[in-house]
Amino acid sequence: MPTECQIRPVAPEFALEVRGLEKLYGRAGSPRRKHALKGVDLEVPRGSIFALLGPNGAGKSTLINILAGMVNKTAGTAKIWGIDIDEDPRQARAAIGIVPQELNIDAFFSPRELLDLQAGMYGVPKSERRTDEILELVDLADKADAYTRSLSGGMRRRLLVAKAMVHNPPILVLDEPTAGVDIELRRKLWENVRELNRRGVTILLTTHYLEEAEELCDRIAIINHGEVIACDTKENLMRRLDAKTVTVTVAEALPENTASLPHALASFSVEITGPQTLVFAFRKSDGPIARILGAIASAGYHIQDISTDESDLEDIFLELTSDKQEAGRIHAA
Ligand SMILES: Nc1ncnc2c1ncn2[C@@H]1O[C@H](COP(=O)(O)OP(=O)(O)OP(=O)(O)O)[C@@H](O)[C@H]1O
Repeated sequence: MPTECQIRPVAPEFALEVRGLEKLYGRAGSPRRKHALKGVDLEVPRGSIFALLGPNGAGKSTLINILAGMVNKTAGTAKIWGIDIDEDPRQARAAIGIVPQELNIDAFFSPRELLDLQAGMYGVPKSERRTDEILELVDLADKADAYTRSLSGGMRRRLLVAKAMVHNPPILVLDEPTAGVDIELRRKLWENVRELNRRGVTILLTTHYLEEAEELCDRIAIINHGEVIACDTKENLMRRLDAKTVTVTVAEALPENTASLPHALASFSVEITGPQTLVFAFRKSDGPIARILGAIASAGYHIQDISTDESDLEDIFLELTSDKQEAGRIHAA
């Protein structure tokens, strides 16, 4: 696996550093004109597993494609492993391995042949190739000489990770690594990603799966309409996602305001939203919902109906996009 001094004598604090990145597609006045990135700032600490979360069209691929040298930026700067992509594009790109979303692999080669071809493309001398080690790392050692067309979807995805690693980049970018992959394979891939990270590789991944970000990542940036609307540690961001509401319909008529509710409900964050409907806001980490149900019974009410609503990624998008100031605060934290 890569040693930091192979790429650069002094390892940078940030594996990726993006400042004021802008992308405008299409000519002015053209119907294809699109402001895809609107001054994106991003710092990915060396050694981290970093998630870039965002809905379709948010600008994730544009950002990754700029780093990969496949799309030209309109303005701003990007440094990969401390190397400015404008000043030394070759060295900058040597520091990054990109795992694309599509499973496009030449089916007539074996994994070993494919890795060798890739190593040749990057000019890695034969003596420095680590084909077996990389195949081992992604659990494909026993498939090294099999036809790629005989590999399952999960194996092909791991082979793409292996391909991105042949030139020993210290940064690996995975674009939606587990889209359409079943939960067992997803877990397997997460384990591979963790192992790479343990060996010192910084990981940036884009994902739609909140669970994936939660399971794997130290830091999460949320991107929407070409802007980073939140960027924080997983713990801080998850605290916002921890909120849950439970709506309870009771058999009895409720008072008109919460101040008149029985004392047993006084310690809860509760709203009266209908003649017989109460909505409790609580955090999953506060403990089981039974505490609320017990208090309702102690208050002398009989429950007729109950429903819960967990906040999800969509909620946090809505919350953050409707409260830019707050989002700014999070970003600065
Ligand atoms: N070549 C292009 N010409 C014009 N507009 C483009 C081009 N590529 C992307 N866009 C637009 O730029 C915006 C950002 O697209 P991008 O593909 O970066 O988003 P994304 O977050 O990666 O979405 P997805 O998850 O769907 O891949 C979208 O509105 C998209 O339609």
